[in-house]
Amino acid sequence: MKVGFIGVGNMAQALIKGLLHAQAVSGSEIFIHSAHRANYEPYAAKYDLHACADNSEVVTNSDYVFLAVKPLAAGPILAEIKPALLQKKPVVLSMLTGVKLSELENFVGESDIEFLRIMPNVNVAINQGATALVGNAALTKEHLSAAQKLLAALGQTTALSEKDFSTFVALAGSSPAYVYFYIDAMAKTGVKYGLTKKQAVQIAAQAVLGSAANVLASDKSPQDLIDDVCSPGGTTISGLLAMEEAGFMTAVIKGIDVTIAKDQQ
Ligand SMILES: NC(=O)C1=CN([C@@H]2O[C@H](COP(=O)(O)OP(=O)(O)OC[C@H]3O[C@@H](n4cnc5c(N)ncnc54)[C@H](O)[C@@H]3O)[C@@H](O)[C@H]2O)C=CC1
Ligand SMILES: O=C(O)[C@@H]1CCC=N1
Repeated sequence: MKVGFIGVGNMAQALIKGLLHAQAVSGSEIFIHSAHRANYEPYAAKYDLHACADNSEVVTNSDYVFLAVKPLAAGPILAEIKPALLQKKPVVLSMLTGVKLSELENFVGESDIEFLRIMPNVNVAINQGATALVGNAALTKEHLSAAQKLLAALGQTTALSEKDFSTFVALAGSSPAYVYFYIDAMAKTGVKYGLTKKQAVQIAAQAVLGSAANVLASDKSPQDLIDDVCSPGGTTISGLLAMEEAGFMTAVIKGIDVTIAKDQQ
């Protein structure tokens, strides 16, 4: 399977790393182009990928093309690659926040281009990602299944209605940053009490990793799991109530609300 990337920034590099690690595709099957030759050419050389001279060359060589640029670049780039798209007819996987399938179709102006809207997160780099997907009417079952298999090599996949994409952006696309924020806040506090930053980050990250695994493995709700940790009259309930007094839940909900609203702007 030949896979292309238009844009080779943080998200594309996370996807490429995960795909290579899972051996879902080899370097010789990946074609890339982005805005800065000085960046993408050494990157391609490092991982044995094909560095293409322009975006159309990516399309011409690929069966599945990831659109991995900023959302505002979608229109001009789809206009630029339209002739190559109409000739080669690859499946286009768009990870652009806030850009609907109907908008992608309108940018090209042809209804038979197969689009798959996806929302991955950076954890695909270690094959622990969460990726939502929804296809347009033109996308064949066979191509949807092949794309889903490719994305499944990168972690969990979820078929999702487009109306829920903004919520998924907040809970999975953006949330790694929020979780890192929480880990960093815990680690800073560890440093305040004398741990080195390295020790504190490792302790906090392992606690988050184990807790997330416990949530996924358990039949209990997160609230029931909280109760299991809070010994009567103990340390945890005191800390928990102090966090709540400082507005922990309100802060999280506000952050998620604003993320969703931004995606819908
Ligand atoms: N960073 C993340 O965790 C996630 C990002 N996304 C989406 O992925 C997309 C890319 O995001 P990032 O990788 O974070 O951005 P980035 O800024 O790191 O990468 C953007 C890439 O696009 C390239 N580019 C700009 N103009 C171009 C053009 N005309 N032709 C070809 N390449 C061009 C840039 O050179 C750069 O390589 C965005 O639409 C974002 O919403 C989705 C989920 C998670
Ligand atoms: O911040 C952003 O807009 C992108 C989308 C999800 C994660 N990063």
